[in-house]
Amino acid sequence: MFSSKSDKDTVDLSKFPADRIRNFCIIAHIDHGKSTLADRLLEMTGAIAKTDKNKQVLDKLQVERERGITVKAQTASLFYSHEGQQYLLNLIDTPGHVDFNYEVSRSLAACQGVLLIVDANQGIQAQTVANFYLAFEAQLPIIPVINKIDLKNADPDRVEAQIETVFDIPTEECIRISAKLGTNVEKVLQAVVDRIPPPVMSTDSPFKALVFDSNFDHYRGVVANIAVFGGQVRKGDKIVSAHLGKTYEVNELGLLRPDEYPTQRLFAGQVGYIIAGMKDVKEAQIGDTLHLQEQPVEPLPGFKPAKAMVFAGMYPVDQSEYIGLRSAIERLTLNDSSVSVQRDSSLALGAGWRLGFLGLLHMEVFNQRLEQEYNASVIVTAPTVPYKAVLSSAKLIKSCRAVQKNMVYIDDQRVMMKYLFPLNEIVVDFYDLLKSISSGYASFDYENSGYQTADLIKMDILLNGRPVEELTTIVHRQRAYNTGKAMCERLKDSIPRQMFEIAVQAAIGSKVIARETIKAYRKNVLAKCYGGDITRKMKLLKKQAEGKKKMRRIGNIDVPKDVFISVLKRKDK
Ligand SMILES: Nc1nc2c(ncn2[C@@H]2O[C@H](COP(=O)(O)OP(=O)(O)OP(=O)(O)O)[C@@H](O)[C@H]2O)c(=O)[nH]1
Repeated sequence: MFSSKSDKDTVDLSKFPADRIRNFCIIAHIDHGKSTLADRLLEMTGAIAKTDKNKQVLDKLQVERERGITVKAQTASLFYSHEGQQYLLNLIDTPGHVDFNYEVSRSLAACQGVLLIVDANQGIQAQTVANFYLAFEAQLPIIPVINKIDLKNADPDRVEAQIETVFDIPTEECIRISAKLGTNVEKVLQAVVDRIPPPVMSTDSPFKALVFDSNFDHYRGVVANIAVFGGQVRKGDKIVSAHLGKTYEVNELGLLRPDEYPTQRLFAGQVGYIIAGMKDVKEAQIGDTLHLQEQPVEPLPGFKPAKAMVFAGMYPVDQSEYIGLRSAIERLTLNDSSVSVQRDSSLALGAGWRLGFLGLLHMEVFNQRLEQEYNASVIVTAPTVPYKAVLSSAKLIKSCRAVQKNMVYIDDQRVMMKYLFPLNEIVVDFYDLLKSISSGYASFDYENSGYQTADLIKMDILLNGRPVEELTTIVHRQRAYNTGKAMCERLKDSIPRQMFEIAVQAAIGSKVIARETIKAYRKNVLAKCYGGDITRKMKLLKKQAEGKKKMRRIGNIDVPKDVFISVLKRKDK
C-alpha cells in the first residue's frame, strides 16, 4: 500500500499493467447514496482513515456541502488487494441532479464500467433511468447496487424486480448493500474487479490523453484531469494540446487519492491530474487530446458541447468590478464548461454577460460558487429559456399544456410517463412543485425536443413606474394576467417596506395588468438605542449598511438580490 508521504516520488505505477486497472463511475438518482458509497470505498482501500466523520468526502466544494448534493464529478484512485493481486481502481463520483447530467456523460468517457446505485426504499427514479441509458449507450457494463437495505422500509426484492423489468438486468446481478453501515461493500469492490473489464490500451504506443475535467488553481494555474489512453507521460516531458497546437512542459502529475498525489509518471489506462504551466483558461479545453511534442497522434473524438437550456444576464453590482468579475466567470467556466458565456450590456445594469445554463439549480449553484469561491458580487436577471421569434401577424394559437406521449408501468406502484412540455413551464420550479404535490415520491427528468410555435408576449414589472429589467419575462398570453398578479404579490412580500410608498405593477406594453402597493415605513435601527452608547449605535448602523449590500438599488428602491429568482417560483400553488 502506498500511503506514506515519502513514497510519493518513488511510486512506480508501471507495477499496474492495464489488466490490473479498473476505471469506473458511480451513477444514480439524486440522494440514492453515491457519495456515501464512495466514502466507504475510500475507507476500505485505505485512501482515507476510517472514522465516523467521513461524510461525502468527495463533495469538496462549499456549495456541495451546504446543499448536500454533488455538483462536480470527482476522481479518486484506490489501491485494492484481491486474491493476492493489487489493483488500481479509479473511481469517479458523479452528480445525480438532472442539471448536472453533462458531468456524468463526460465521466463515462474515462470509464469502462459503472455502478448504478438504486435506493432500496425509493426504487427506480427518473435519473436512475436517464443515467442507465447514458451508460447503456456508451456500451459500458452496469453493476446494479441496491443501497440503504438497513432502512426500515427497504424492499430490495421489489427493487430487484424493477431493475429486471425496466433494464433487463437479471436479479442475480444485483448487490444489496448499506453504504451507511458498510454492509456488503466489499462485494462491490470484488464485482468491480470481476465484472468491469480493464482498459484495453498499450503503454508502448505514443502518449495520448483525454482532458475530461479541469480546475483553475489560483497559484499553479490550470490543473487538468486526464485519462491516459496510450503510452506514458513523465515530469519534464514536452506535451502539446491538439486543440490549440501549443506546447507545454509538464511540471507536475499524479493520481487523485482523492487529494493530489504526485508521481513520476502516468501510464495508459490510468486517470490522474497534470499541471503544465497553462495560464489561460482557454488552453485547457475539456474534451481536448494531449500528446508528446515529438509524437503527434490522431485526436480523440472529444465531447458534444452541452446545450444550454436557461439563460440569464449577469452584471457586476458595481461597474468598477467588471474586470474582476470577468476573470472569475472565465475561471469558473473552466471548472464548469457546460456554461455558455456571451458579452452583453444593458442600459440599466451596464456591461455584463448573458450566460446559458443547463437548468435553474445549475444557475443558482454557479452564482453561489462565484460568490463563495471568487468573492464576486453579482446581479442575476430573471432566467429565460431560448425562443425563436417569427415576425409575422398570423400566429397559430397552441395550447401551453403538456401533451402526454407515453406511459409505462415499472411495477404495481410506479408508473413512468412521458410528456411534451414547453421548457419555460418546467425550468424554474416544476421539479419542486412535483416533489411537493407527490409528497416527494415523484421524480423527473427532461431532454430537449426542439422549438414549437406559441403565442408569447413580453411582460414588464415596474417599481414606481420604472421598469425593472431583471424581471422582464416572456409569458404565454393566456397566462399573463395570473403570472403578473402572482409576481406583484410576491414582490410585495419580498421587498422590505421603505420610507415611501412603492407601486408594484405588471405591464404589457403600456397596459398595466396587475398592481400591488407596498406601504411606506421607516425602520429606525437606532430606536432601541436610547442613551448615548455611540459604539452600539455605530454597530447597528454598520449592520444596516451590510444588509444594504445584499440589495440592488432600483431608482431609489432597495430590492434584496435573491428576489429576482424567488419571485418566479410558484410557491403558493
Ligand atoms: N439509511 C441509510 N442512509 C444512507 C445510506 N447511504 C446513504 N444514505 C444517506 O442518504 C443521503 C444521501 O446520500 P449521498 O451519498 O449524499 O447521496 P448522493 O447520491 O451522493 O447524492 P447526490 O450526489 O446529491 O446525487 C445522506 O443523508 C446519506 O447519509 C444507507 O446505506 N443507509
